[in-house]
Amino acid sequence: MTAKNALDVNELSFAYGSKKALDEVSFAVNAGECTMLLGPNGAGKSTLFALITRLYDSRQGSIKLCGFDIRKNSRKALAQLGVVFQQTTLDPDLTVMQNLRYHTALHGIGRKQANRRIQEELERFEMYDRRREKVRQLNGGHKRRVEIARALLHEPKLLLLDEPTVGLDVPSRQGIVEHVHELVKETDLAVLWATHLIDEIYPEDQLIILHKGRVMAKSNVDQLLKKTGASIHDVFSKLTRGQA
Ligand SMILES: Nc1ncnc2c1ncn2[C@@H]1O[C@H](COP(=O)(O)OP(=O)(O)OP(=O)(O)O)[C@@H](O)[C@H]1O
Repeated sequence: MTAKNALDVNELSFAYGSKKALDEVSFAVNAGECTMLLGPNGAGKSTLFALITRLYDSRQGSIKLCGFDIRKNSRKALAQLGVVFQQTTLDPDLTVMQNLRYHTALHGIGRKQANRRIQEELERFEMYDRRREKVRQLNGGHKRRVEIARALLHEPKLLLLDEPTVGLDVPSRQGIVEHVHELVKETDLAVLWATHLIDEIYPEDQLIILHKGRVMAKSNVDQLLKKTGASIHDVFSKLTRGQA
């Protein structure tokens, strides 16, 4: 672990009653990298995200964001974080702009800076021209772009994406996958992206395979493929046999 890590998860365990959902999970996410968290249904991805965002709490293991422990220094730790949950949290009856202004106000960002940041992020996701439309009028892919833009307004160091392309058609999914990978290349942002879709993973990504609450593999994708001589699909199937 180094000061460079946007996220450090160390020996983290969590159980729902007697049901173990995470079992001594350890990994790091670096600045300027997209780390794909690949796991079948029930692997523990959402539980991990709930712990990183402090919806749940665990006394077994630790989570640090940019070096700040989320239990001991939660305000500073959570300030480093942008999140897009599986379920949309935009207000459909407000415009794109109103939704984003609400977020900047929550983060105490002044009007002038808020307008600048909103323009920057909406332009990045090719949504600035749609800013006066009600969210209800946008298609699923465009709503997701607005949600990702919103999660970036306060300039977090780590962006968490919990299966952000679920329910989208192929072109919308591809658009989001490309936009996020471009974003990581252009900035020093660290991304942790939960998915069960292998085609969302790029060769330059970092990959963590989670299965039944345990980390089965963690590696740069390109290196993993060279080392095993297999496809991601084959590696994933082998490690999660009978569950994928
Ligand atoms: N509230 C809960 N109460 C009891 N068990 C739960 C609860 N939430 C999740 N679990 C169990 O914990 C394990 C991990 O679930 P989790 O939702 O974190 O997995 P996931 O990888 O996000 O799956 P999915 O892709 O289906 O969202 C599963 O076995 C699940 O059944």
